[in-house]
Amino acid sequence: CIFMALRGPLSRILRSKLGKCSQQTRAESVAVLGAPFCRGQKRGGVEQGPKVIRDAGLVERLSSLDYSVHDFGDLNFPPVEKDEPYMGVKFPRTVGAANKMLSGAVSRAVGAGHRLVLLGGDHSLAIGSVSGHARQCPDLCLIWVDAHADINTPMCSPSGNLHGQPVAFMLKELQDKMPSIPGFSWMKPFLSSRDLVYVGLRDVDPGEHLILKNLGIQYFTMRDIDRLGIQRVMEVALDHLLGRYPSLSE
Ligand SMILES: NC(=[NH2+])NCCC[C@H](N)C(=O)O
Repeated sequence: CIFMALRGPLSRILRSKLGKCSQQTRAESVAVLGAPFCRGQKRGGVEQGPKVIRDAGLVERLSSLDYSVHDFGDLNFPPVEKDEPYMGVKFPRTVGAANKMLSGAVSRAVGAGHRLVLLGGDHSLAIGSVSGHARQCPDLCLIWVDAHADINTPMCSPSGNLHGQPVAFMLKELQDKMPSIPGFSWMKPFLSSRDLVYVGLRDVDPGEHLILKNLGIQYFTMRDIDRLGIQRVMEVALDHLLGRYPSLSE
C-alpha cells in the first residue's frame, strides 16, 4: 500500500490530477514505525523486517531526500496466551491485539502531522496501519500495490492466515459476510469499495475474485501493467479515486 508521498513521474501525475490542491503532496515530516510481527501467516522471519530495513539505511536515505525523519522505534507486541484458531482463522487474538495497538500508534503519528512509513512484519498489519490512517482522514482512499488482493473473508480463506484477509476487515460492503472474530471487536469497517484500487494483482483466490467482481472493485493485474504501462495504470487509478469527489477532479 502506498502511504508515502509519491515522487518522480508518479508525483507529477498526481500533481497534474490534483491541480491547485497539489501544494501539499511533498511530506515535510516522515514518521518511521516498526512492527516486528509474523503471526498473520505461518512462517517466522518477517518480524525481523524493521531491523533489516533500518540496517539497510532507510532513515539516512529518507533524510537525504530532505524529509525530516522521526523514528518512533518498534512496537512491542505482548504475547497472547492460548490463542486457538476460530472458524479456521489462525492466531486471531494475537493479530487482533497487535493491530489494535498499531492502529492507535499510527493514528497518533498521522494526527501529529507526520507522513507514516510502517515497517512490517506481515500483511495482516495493514488492518492497523490503514485503520489508523482512517481515524485521522475520513475521506481516505487506498491504493493496494501487491500480487495478492488479501480480501478473503474467514469463510472463503483457503489458508486461515490473516495476512490474506486484511482488506475484508476494512470494507463496509463485506460487513455482513464477516463473523465476529475474537480480538477484533475494536475494529469497525471504514472503507467503501469505490475508495480502493488494486495495482499489480497476480495471485487471486476464487473467493476473492468473486468479491472483486460483485463489489465492482477497480483493479489492475500485472498483465494490465505490461499492456498499458505503469504510468497509464496510475493515471486511471488516480482518476478513479479522485472522481469520487467531482470538485477535485476538474
Ligand atoms: N499478503 C500476502 N502475502 N498474502 C498472501 C495470501 C495468500 C492466499 N491468498 C491466502 O489467503 O492465504
